[in-house]
Amino acid sequence: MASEIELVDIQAGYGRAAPVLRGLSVAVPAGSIVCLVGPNGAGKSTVLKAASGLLKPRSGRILVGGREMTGQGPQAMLAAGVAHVLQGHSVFREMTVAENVLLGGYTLRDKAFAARRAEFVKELFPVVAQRWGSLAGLLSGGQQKQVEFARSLMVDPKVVLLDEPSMGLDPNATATVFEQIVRMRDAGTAVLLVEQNARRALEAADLGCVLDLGRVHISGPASELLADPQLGELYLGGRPAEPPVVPKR
Ligand SMILES: Nc1ncnc2c1ncn2[C@@H]1O[C@H](COP(=O)(O)OP(=O)(O)OP(=O)(O)O)[C@@H](O)[C@H]1O
Repeated sequence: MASEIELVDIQAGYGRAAPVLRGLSVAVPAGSIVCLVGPNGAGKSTVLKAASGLLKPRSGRILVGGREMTGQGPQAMLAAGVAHVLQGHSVFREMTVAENVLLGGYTLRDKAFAARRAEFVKELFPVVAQRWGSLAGLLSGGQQKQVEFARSLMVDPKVVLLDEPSMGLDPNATATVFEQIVRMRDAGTAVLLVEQNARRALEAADLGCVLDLGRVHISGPASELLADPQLGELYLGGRPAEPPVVPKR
C-alpha cells in the first residue's frame, strides 16, 4: 500500500547534542493509524517534529505521498499534506471555536474549498458544530482537543501527526478523543500518533512501532504488539489482562 508519509533512516537531534533519532524508519500507509510507543525520552515527539519539518534531520529521507520532501520546513510540509497537532493545548481561548477552526484554512487560497472543509469538519466533530460560536476557552479539555483536530483537517491533509492527544484528559474525554481519531482515519486522513497511554492508543491503531535507542525496535500490527506479554511488561505498563481462570470441578 502507498505510504502517506515515510521517514527513512533518520538521524536527528538538538544542537550539538548526540542524536536522539539514530537511523529511524517509519511509514504511515494510506487509511491507517500508526502508533509510536516507547519509554519517556525515547524520541517520539522528535519523530513528529522531523516529520512536520519543525526539526531538520541531520540525515535520512522524508517522502510525502511518494514525493521527496527531505529538508523542507513546516510550511512546505503542511502544503504537501502533513499537519501537526502539538502536545498540550493550542486553542486560542479568547477566540471562538469558529475562528480557531477557520485559522487552519488560513493558507488556503480557494475560499470555496475552505468553506467546504469547514462544513466537513463540523460534520466530523459534532461538538465543533454545536459550540461553533462559543469562546474556545469555555470548552472542556477534550472538546478543545477536537477543535485542534478540526483545525488541522481544514487543509485536507494526507496525514495528521498527533502528539499525546489524551494528555491531561479524564477517561471519558480520552475515550471520545480516541473515537474521533478513528473517525478521522475512516474519513480518509492517515494518522501518526504518539501517546503515553500506549495500550489505549494501540487499541485504536492499525500498526504500532516501539521506539528504543532512537530507532524502531519492533513494529507490526497493533493487535499483535498488544498481545505480546514481553512488550506489555516493558512498554505498556504490565501484561494484558488474563482471561479469568474457570476452576475445574
Ligand atoms: N527542544 C529540545 N532541545 C534539546 N533537547 C530536546 C528538545 N526536545 C527534546 N529534547 C531531548 O530529546 C530527547 C527525546 O525527547 P522527545 O520529547 O522526543 O521524547 P519522547 O519520547 O516524546 O518523550 P516523552 O514521552 O517524555 O514526551 C530527550 O532526551 C529530550 O530531553
